[in-house]
Amino acid sequence: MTAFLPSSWPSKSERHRRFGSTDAVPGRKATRKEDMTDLQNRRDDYLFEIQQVGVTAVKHPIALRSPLPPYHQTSIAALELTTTLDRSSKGINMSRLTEQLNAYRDIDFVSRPETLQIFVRDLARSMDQSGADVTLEFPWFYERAAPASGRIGLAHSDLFVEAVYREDETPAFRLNVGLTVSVTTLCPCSKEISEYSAHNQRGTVRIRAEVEPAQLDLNWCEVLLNAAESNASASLHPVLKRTDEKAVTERAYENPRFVEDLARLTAADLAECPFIRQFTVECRNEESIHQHDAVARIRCAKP
Ligand SMILES: Nc1nc2c(ncn2[C@@H]2O[C@H](COP(=O)(O)OP(=O)(O)OP(=O)(O)O)[C@@H](O)[C@H]2O)c(=O)[nH]1
Repeated sequence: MTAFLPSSWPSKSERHRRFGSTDAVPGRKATRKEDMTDLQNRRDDYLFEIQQVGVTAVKHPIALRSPLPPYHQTSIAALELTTTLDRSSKGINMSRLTEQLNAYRDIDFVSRPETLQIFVRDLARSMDQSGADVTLEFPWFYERAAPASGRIGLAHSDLFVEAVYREDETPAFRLNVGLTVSVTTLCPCSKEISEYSAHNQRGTVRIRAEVEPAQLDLNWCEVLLNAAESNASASLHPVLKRTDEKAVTERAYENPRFVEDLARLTAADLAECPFIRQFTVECRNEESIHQHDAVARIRCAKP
């Protein structure tokens, strides 16, 4: 091990010099913003319009009111903020995207979708463009009681919210919501053909739905969660005692599901949701008897 003697070391600035830092050279280019070239706003024919340009993989804290306890949560969202860009503009003023996000820092986009409508429209206007898109993905936590003992722990799923604004389309504003949750699926075929037991696995249900903003149930995340979990062989639980383990094992055996069954049953619940215009449901099973996954997708639009 190397002994260290800070008292005999050079100062921090001397250390930086020794490790390669140099003084700034006197520059010839402008240092004041008003004297700098605004390359982004240079007009010409740039061959293509761009449907989406902006920033992605932005991490930001968000506040949300949850329909399930804990009722007030802060989560970390991964965001994408983009606008359209017309053919005659070289680039967007990218700093305005995160500048606007900071201005909306404490707003609950999840239970106040009308705020997201204003946010996405303002994004387009701030860039002097006709369209903008915003997506947020973040973990949502909720208390989950074990089925027999009632012991509580925190479970989670991932929520998705997307707002799209196109000034020249009707409607100008579209809102998509989504949820991804893990469940248990038990194979009906395996149950049918085996003398005893049946293989089961962890499945993932991924829902994306275009919703009617004016009719949106503010507890939409609970509605989507229920559509996925209530149709699976069993739900996942953070805390399970022996009595609970028996309950979830037997529940799964009583409710065997192919990946197709789970997709169709979830789709049926979504089709009954009054606020959903169209949706995609994807079920994926990490097969316990294969190295590959089984997958089923349903896309459905209401007439
Ligand atoms: N358009 C564009 N901007 C980029 C790109 N990569 C980085 N930038 C960022 O753009 C920033 C400048 O942002 P702008 O919003 O144009 O800055 P500005 O013109 O001083 O800001 P305003 O006062 O809002 O007009 C730079 O600091 C870069 O970080 C890119 O590929 N395209």
